[in-house]
Amino acid sequence: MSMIAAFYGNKSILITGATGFLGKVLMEKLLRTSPHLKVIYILVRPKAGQTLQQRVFQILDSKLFEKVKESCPNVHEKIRPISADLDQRDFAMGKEDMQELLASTNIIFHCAATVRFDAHLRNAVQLNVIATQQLLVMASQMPKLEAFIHFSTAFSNCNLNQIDEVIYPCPVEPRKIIDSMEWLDDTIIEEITPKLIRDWPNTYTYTKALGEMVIQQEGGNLNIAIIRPSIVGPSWQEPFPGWVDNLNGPSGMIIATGKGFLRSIRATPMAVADLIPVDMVVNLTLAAGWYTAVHRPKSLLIYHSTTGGLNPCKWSEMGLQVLASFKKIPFEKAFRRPNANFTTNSLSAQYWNAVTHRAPAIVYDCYLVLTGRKPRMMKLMTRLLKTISMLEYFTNRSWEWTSANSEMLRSEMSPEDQRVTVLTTQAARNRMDCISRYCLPLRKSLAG
Ligand SMILES: CCCCCCCCCCCCCCCCCC(=O)SCCNC(=O)CCNC(=O)[C@H](O)C(C)(C)COP(=O)(O)OP(=O)(O)OC[C@H]1O[C@@H](n2cnc3c(N)ncnc32)[C@H](O)[C@@H]1OP(=O)(O)O
Ligand SMILES: NC(=O)C1=CN([C@@H]2O[C@H](COP(=O)(O)OP(=O)(O)OC[C@H]3O[C@@H](n4cnc5c(N)ncnc54)[C@H](OP(=O)(O)O)[C@@H]3O)[C@@H](O)[C@H]2O)C=CC1
Repeated sequence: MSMIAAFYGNKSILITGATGFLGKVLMEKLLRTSPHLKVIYILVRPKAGQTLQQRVFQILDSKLFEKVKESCPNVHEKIRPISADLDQRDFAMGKEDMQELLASTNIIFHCAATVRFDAHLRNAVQLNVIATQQLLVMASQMPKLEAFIHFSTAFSNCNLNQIDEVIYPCPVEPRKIIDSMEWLDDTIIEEITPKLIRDWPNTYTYTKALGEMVIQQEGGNLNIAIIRPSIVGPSWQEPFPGWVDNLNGPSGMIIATGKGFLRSIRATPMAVADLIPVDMVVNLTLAAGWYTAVHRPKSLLIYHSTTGGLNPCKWSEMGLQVLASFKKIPFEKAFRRPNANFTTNSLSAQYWNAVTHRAPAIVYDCYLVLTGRKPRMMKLMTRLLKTISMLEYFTNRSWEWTSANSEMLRSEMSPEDQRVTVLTTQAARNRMDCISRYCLPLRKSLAG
């Protein structure tokens, strides 16, 4: 029997961000492999027109949970949704809910975040820094808490090239940033954002770095671990190959390539595309939760969930694989035949944008107008080009992440866990397999 799975049996687990991409896969794996766990509390923010229960049922009705429901038909009884908005003081939670959480929680997985690169600094600080701080305060009042697992990103220090499993200080203390958000108005914040974030490319990566500092400074005696995944993609194996339900990171770009919208992207072909399948990130997370609770390491440990260090995959390889995959199984109703190239300098990128993106969009929109339909291609292209420009920072650089803690974790696992739990370092050996899986879900679950 897996020691890790057995460890989570009988536990009360709190997950923030359980309605998100990673949170859902984490919840699924916990329910599937540790069916005897006591309860999973999930903090869910209310959404217009949907009750909490409806949100949960919608998630459980998705294909992701099919396997769990086969083995555990009463799965919904294990999930206890709690209304909470992490942007609000005390998460706007009811008193009774708060009491129950404080009294019962054994393990916290903190996934909730804003992952938008263009988030206003105030919003990003609120969710990625202040909410983390508030959750730490709650955690410090939980007598049964055994481990607090925080999700950061491998790019929280993307202003460096070589990144170790340590917390690097930010130039301005998080406390000062939090204080300034209280009295500065939105316009001033927007004006000073570039000066504050300095060599970070966006507010997301910057506030994730601040969030790590808050964990280090205010974690007190809690048993904490930080997971730093790189670019999280569709599942490799679990619960089935190729599950994804969003267009973040490369997924949207791959669809745009398959549909024939995206023909050129500014990327360095030899730069490393550090993609990690979501199930491997979840495996590492659960193993880290087990290790943190059982072995109680003296200091906070950071685990890189990356693939490039062992067997790097380059953007050029990824591009070839994507195109080969769409050649084999093309999208229906594509705009053009999929064909894309990488350019390295901004002048040629501008040329290709004009020739292969904007010009065909204008021609197509004219055709739509002439045939009495609403033009839409230019709008779509403008959005696509905006997204590309935000991703360019990541497609033109390579980073080296060390992974000593992830390797140590693997060596501490039982032989059975080593057999069933594929962690990050092994992922790299299966990279081509992973990349081809990347295209699979985009056809299956998103292509419509
Ligand atoms: C040979 C070529 C091969 C291809 C290679 C590809 C290479 C790509 C490289 C990617 C590198 C990625 C690096 C990421 C590294 C950081 C990882 C993390 O830690 S962080 C974790 C990762 N975090 C991230 O990745 C976040 C990055 N993304 C963002 O921050 C924002 O999306 C944005 C600012 C870029 C655009 O904002 P905005 O313009 O406001 O647009 P919204 O987003 O609000 O979407 C509006 C609507 O459009 C819809 N739609 C979108 N895309 C597509 C599509 N392709 N199609 C169709 N539809 C699409 C969307 O569903 C929505 O619909 P609805 O709901 O309205 O109906
Ligand atoms: N995906 C990736 O490539 C990577 C992700 N990460 C990290 O992993 C974690 C999870 O990311 P991912 O699953 O992709 O992100 P998603 O955007 O898919 O999920 C974010 C989650 O946070 C919740 N959330 C956002 N705002 C609030 C709020 N005010 N109150 C309550 N809940 C809120 C969302 O709820 P709702 O459903 O209501 O919107 C959702 O459940 C993040 O910490 C991210 O930084 C790190 C590296 C890469």
